[in-house]
Amino acid sequence: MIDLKNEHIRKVLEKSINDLIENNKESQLVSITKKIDNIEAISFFNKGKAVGQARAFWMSASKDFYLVGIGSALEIKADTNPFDETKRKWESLLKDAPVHNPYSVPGTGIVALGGMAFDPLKASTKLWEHFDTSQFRIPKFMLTIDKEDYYYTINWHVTRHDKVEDIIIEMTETEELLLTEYNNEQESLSIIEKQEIGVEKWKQTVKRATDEIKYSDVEKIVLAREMRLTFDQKADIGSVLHRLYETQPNSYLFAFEQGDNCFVGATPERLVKLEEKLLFSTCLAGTAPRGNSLKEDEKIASELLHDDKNREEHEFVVQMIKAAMEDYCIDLRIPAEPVIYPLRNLQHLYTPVTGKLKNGYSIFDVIEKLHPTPALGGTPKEASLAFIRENELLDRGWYGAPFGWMDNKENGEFAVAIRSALIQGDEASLFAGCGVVKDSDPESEFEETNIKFLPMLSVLGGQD
Ligand SMILES: C=C(O[C@@H]1C=C(C(=O)O)C=C[C@H]1O)C(=O)O
Ligand SMILES: [Mg+2]
Repeated sequence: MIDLKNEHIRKVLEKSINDLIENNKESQLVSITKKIDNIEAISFFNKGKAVGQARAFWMSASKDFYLVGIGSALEIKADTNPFDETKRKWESLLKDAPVHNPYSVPGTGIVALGGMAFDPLKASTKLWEHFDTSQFRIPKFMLTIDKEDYYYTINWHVTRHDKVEDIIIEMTETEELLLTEYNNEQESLSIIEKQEIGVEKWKQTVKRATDEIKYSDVEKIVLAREMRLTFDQKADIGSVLHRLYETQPNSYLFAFEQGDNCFVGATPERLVKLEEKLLFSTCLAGTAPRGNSLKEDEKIASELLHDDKNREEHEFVVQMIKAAMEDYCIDLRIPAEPVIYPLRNLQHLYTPVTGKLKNGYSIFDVIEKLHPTPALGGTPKEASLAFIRENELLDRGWYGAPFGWMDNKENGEFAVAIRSALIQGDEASLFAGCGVVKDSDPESEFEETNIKFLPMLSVLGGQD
């Protein structure tokens, strides 16, 4: 019996190979999307491990959009100049690639998922050796969940020497594996060693930053620190994602696997979302804990809304994003006052930003313009970055940088990769930072970073 699904794929592949031979080209990316039955995103992710290929995960903060990538058809990597190189390579790749996708849904077809280093100019250490300065992966097999609809995309890097039959066999076998439900929650994960790196030095650096702010033009500097954990066994990433899903409301979930290493997190902070030219960004800065009762919680929220120091931290972000987006958008809307953005362990000041992207700009142009906002770098940008580069002990790697996806229809979304950890087998590094302004007190800022470790710490065998 002829399998009609395969018959379509066979024709697409045959045509691709013929075109390559005719045009004397070596290879091209071919993308095929179809609708499928319901499957759980984390199950698909777990199955990727059985398939033995690198995995990537994205869930929107509204929990109604998922991308799960297995394997790699192509990667776009850049060293020194992530933005220009990635843009150039992405555009040239899209120019030649046939896309067989009858759906206009964002995140179907060719999608590149990935992230980049917070600061390509900071000398990187061994900690992040498996992650490039910038790395975007076009998954070989990808699940897209958009509300109630499920899509499966195959992106294949076809070469003129390929045999159609071999590709079909690999595609069919992998699809059967990936599309069967599989949940295998790691029962327990225990921390056997916990080390907070350079605590006293970090507090001194906060003090030095406040001095710098008093005596120079710098107004805000974000300083981060690292916690290193050792577990009793290897951490299972699917289980970590599942626990983050259960415990962290209003947060994006993301993961990017590189061999035994995985960068994973649950961040509340949108950098930018672009959907059919509509642009959404977020100013998120200023922090307080949650209360133990509704009454206490409301009291803390109201104090946060009226606290000068936190309002100042927040306002630097608003002003910067406003100035940056004025050149790129029409119809820019930013409310005058922040509201509270509640999370499980803490609450933030939040100001949403919306606009319409002007013609001629891409999502990558926007993240280039925005990153780092004063929520993760400081104000002014260059001087605060120089301070961080020189004084921060930590190798931030991909922490605090844009992480997200873009598709071949000019949609995409990037979050700021905070509340995150680099998991390395049975060890992990967690990262947390805070915005230092003129009135910052090293002890209170230290406390603030402690709460910011909690989302990751609590799903990795630590206390909530
Ligand atoms: C730097 C982090 O968070 C950032 C700093 C904040 C602050 O100092 O108030 C709040 C939200 C984020 O913009 C982090 O979580 O690591
Ligand atoms: Mg703060």
